[in-house]
Amino acid sequence: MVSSKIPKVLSIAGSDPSGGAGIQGDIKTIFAESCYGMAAITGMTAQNTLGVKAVIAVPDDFLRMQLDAVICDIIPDAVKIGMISEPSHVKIIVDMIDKYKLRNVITDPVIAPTSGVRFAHDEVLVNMIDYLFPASTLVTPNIPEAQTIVRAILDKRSRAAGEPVSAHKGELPASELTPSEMAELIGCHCDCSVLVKGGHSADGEATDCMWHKGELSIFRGRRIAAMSSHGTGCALSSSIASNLAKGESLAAAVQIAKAHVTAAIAGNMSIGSGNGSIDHEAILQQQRIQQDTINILERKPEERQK
Ligand SMILES: Nc1ncnc2c1ncn2[C@@H]1O[C@H](COP(=O)(O)OP(=O)(O)OP(=O)(O)O)[C@@H](O)[C@H]1O
Ligand SMILES: Cc1ncc(CO)c(N)n1
Repeated sequence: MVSSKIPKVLSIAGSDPSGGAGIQGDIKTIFAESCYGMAAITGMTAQNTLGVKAVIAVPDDFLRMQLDAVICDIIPDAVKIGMISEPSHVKIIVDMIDKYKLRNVITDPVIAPTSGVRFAHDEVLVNMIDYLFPASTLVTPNIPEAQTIVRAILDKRSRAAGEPVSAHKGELPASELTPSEMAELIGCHCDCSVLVKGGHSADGEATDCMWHKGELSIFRGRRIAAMSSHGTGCALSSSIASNLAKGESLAAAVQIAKAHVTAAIAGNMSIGSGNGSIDHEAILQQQRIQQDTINILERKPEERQK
């Protein structure tokens, strides 16, 4: 048997039956990035383009069995972690990262959708901050998620110092910390790299800020006025994981992923009656153009005309 060299990417996430986000969106993205996609399901949602109606988690033992079954047979080159709705699932996933020494772990901390039922409650968030983020290569919150994470970290520090926990639970006013400051605060607290995504920013841009090894990088992007942006975060984290699996550096993987997701948003597919899925096919096209360009550049000059 010949072992395939194709980069392998495992998504540990929830199911989105409408196909734009969750494991369905991840698998489409990983395929479009020319990688081999695998999925272990943490739970199921009942959702569509209008919102999330219900969330149900798989039993602990079954999550453990899925992960053991797939990883002991096919070691992933990168892992994307999405929806986690049970605190115990965080520890199971972290145990697996340790047990199999998993590399290139991208955690997208999906906490609440724009509309509908929450994915993760406070205890899940606390476990992610304490155990999962420190075990991750990169954590990719959007702005409201970063605000919730910062609030939880500051509350924990207040409690540890014996000070009263701030009166307002939930999200900080957006004006209190910039995305760069939030990336640095979370990164320093959890000893991991953090990309705060700008899809929800109030300005006219879609700029993402990354804290990595003590330095800030800015990934600028123009905001596209698209009707369909369901699954942007899932696609970005899966695309970063795929590009790390292909051997790119973290900064290059984020840069490529952002360009691919921008193309997928610009695809402006009209699916469903609400906020429809991005166009994963556009990622495939971008990826092919990029590969063709690399192939041409790698040819000897005299062969390039052919
Ligand atoms: N309208 C837009 N135009 C251009 N880029 C966008 C737009 N919306 C989001 N992005 C980009 O898409 C990526 C995902 O960011 P976003 O903040 O939307 O994540 P998210 O809220 O986690 O996504 P999801 O909708 O899957 O929950 C980021 O790189 C962000 O800059
Ligand atoms: C299952 C699932 N994961 C993540 C998201 C975030 O887009 C979603 N809508 N559904």
